[in-house]
Amino acid sequence: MIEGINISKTYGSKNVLRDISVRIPRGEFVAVLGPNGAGKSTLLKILALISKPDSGQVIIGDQSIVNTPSDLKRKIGIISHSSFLYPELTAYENLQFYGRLYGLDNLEAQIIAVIKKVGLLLALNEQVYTFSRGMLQRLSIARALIHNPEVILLDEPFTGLDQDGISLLQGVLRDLKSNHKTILMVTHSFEDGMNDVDRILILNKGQIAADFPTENLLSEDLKRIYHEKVAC
Ligand SMILES: Nc1ncnc2c1ncn2[C@@H]1O[C@H](COP(=O)(O)OP(=O)(O)OP(=O)(O)O)[C@@H](O)[C@H]1O
Repeated sequence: MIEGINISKTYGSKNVLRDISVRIPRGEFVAVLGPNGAGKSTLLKILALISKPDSGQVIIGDQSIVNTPSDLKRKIGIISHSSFLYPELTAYENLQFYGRLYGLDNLEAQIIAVIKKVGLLLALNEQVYTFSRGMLQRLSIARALIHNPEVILLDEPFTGLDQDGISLLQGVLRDLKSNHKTILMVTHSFEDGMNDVDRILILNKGQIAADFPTENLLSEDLKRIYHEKVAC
């Protein structure tokens, strides 16, 4: 479970998030849609404990960040525009670094398992600066999942992936969902990864303009609701 309660954030004089509350129960997969500048990435960074809100609170599991932020960070895996990878290190060394940071046991086996999951076994010992954009994206998925987090936060994860990468990520998301992980994905796409989404939030001008389940929702209905909500 992850929850943001009455979150507000300003940058200079700009109110980027205006008293937003969002709760994602364990095992739910939520997609956040909204126009450029709506505040989607800001919300994700605050929930990921990367950025601090001006006011409001984040709760993960049953713990508030006020008490134990570093323990709570272990419960989160984030896939965002920053890969958080070290270009001079190999894929293996990057995953080893993060695995040690999280104090994982039996690390080598876990690295091999996660690298296979993202289809990069043959590049395991290559330095990351030689990787293509798609390979970097795959490795950052592995980096985000190495510690088996409870909550996975994704910021436009399909950007930069080719068709194989898209299918792979869709499989990873399906897997995470079947393991009852809590997932929040910021996206611009009405299609990629949407098959497994349970609920959609539409963010507009720093506020939640709509929050609805995807059950029985047709793609054209979603597009209509989206355009209605962001037009106002
Ligand atoms: N670190 C920052 N400093 C100043 N302004 C920022 C910062 N981060 C974001 N902003 C501003 O806050 C607003 C919301 O940005 P945010 O990235 O959260 O929007 P978004 O909905 O994710 O947009 P996009 O779809 O374009 O990624 C934008 O006007 C942006 O310029």
